[in-house]
Amino acid sequence: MGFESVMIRLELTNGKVSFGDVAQAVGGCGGDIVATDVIRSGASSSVRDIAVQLGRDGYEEMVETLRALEGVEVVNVSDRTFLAHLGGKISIRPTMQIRNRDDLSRVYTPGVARVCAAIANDPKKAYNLTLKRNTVAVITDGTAVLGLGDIGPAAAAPVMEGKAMLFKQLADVDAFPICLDTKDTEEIIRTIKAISPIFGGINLEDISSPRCFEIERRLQEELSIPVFHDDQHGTAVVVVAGLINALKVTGKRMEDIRVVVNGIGAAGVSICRMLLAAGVGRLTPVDRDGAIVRGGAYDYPMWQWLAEQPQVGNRAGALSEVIEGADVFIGVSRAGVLSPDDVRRMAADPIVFAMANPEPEIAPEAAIPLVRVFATGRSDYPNQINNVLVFPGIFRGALDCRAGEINEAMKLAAAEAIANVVTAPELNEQYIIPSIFNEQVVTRVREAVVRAAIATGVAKRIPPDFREPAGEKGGVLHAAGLA
Ligand SMILES: NC(=O)C1=CN([C@@H]2O[C@H](COP(=O)(O)OP(=O)(O)OC[C@H]3O[C@@H](n4cnc5c(N)ncnc54)[C@H](O)[C@@H]3O)[C@@H](O)[C@H]2O)C=CC1
Ligand SMILES: CC(=O)C(=O)O
Ligand SMILES: [Mg+2]
Repeated sequence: MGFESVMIRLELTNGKVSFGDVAQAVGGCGGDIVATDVIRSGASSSVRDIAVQLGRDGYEEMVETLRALEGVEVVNVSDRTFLAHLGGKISIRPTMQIRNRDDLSRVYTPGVARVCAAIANDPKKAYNLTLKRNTVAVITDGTAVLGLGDIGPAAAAPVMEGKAMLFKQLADVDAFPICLDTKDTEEIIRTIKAISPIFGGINLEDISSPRCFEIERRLQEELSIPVFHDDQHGTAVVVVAGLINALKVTGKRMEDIRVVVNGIGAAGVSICRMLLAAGVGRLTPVDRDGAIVRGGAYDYPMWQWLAEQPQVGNRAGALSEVIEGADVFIGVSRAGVLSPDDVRRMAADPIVFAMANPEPEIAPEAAIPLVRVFATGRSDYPNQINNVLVFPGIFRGALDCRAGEINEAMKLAAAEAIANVVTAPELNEQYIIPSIFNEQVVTRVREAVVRAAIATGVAKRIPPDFREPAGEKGGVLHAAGLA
């Protein structure tokens, strides 16, 4: 499904195998040798690196073919993705050099003591005198990492580092990955509270449901900085943005459509809530035991809440049954659970957002010929619906206006801002959602979020570009009593 590029180090026994044999074997597996380097050339053997490009996933078969050649030893295989992770993906740098004792006495003791005392006297000064104002913790317990599941805190780190990279590159937010070695709800809450003083915001990530709901709720109640579980709300925001534009393409209206959401975990619950807030007329939430129905009794409070909503249908059944006649499928569950036959039985002009990572609910090649609009969470197909469109801008805005929380109005404003980046002449089936490299995304999300925070009274600071000229009345600041 993808495109892989690998570096392979081979030891070739002289007289038994030639480089031509190697090239032929690679070509036979569909690979191209795009570069080669002789590392060592000896009397009995030589060591070479070959860089191979493969027009598909799965270089393992090619490596096995090389291993089976007589006289070939595969010393090492490193794909470019692994190379990109060597030593981690972020580091911390000082904002100034310490060049002499004078500098030293200012940034460290004795000078630093006066700064500490100033913060002790007025804790708000931490925002000006430490990294707090621009720093977010990206925190996981490693229990719902992408669609890989409970792989533990150490294995979750590459995703958290990736998010930290995106925060910095896209929104100039300093983010630090924190992987907790506990799954205990109370211990997670206690730990996050204890480390929170240095951070301006908390991005919870890849914490499985239902624990994630309680963890987020309690932290929101007990901390005065924004706490945002990205898998819930970032995902819901980007889904609503994508749906607004997909409906423009198909000419359907929110109130008329029936949406099937498959996977009622962290992402699914929040998507359902936001779809209802956005005016979706009929909703069919589905988890592994089938549809959640109106009037049903469920153990999870969030599922029970859904069962009490008038827009939720009362038709029970497995996904393959309830998908019949649906206008929209939104998958935040796991790979391969939606079949082409399921898609064929949807209503006319079906919209399918198959968002499980790293593999979607249905392969793009199978779905695209059958649907009007198709999107995945991946970057290698058109219409990438991924929360990376949301979290950088939403935190940039929240930090800039020092919002105490990220509320519903801020999320809805972010969704509308993302949808509006795609202009009417640009909008089509292949382009319902802007690319993460579209520079307008973070700017427009930030602006929408700051405005919504001011209007709803959660902003504790007005960023300079939102300050109105003296004497001007009737603006958003006056309306919010902040001017
Ligand atoms: N594209 C994007 O931006 C995002 C994608 N995701 C993806 O969504 C998926 C779920 O993520 P989370 O909600 O964080 O995990 P989660 O673990 O909180 O929820 C997953 C839910 O899917 C359900 N499920 C499992 N197999 C199912 C099946 N065959 N049919 C229906 N439901 C099934 C589980 O019971 C659970 O309720 C993952 O693959 C993740 O990568 C999550 C967040 C953002
Ligand atoms: C994108 C993301 O947050 C996830 O798949 O978990
Ligand atoms: Mg995630």
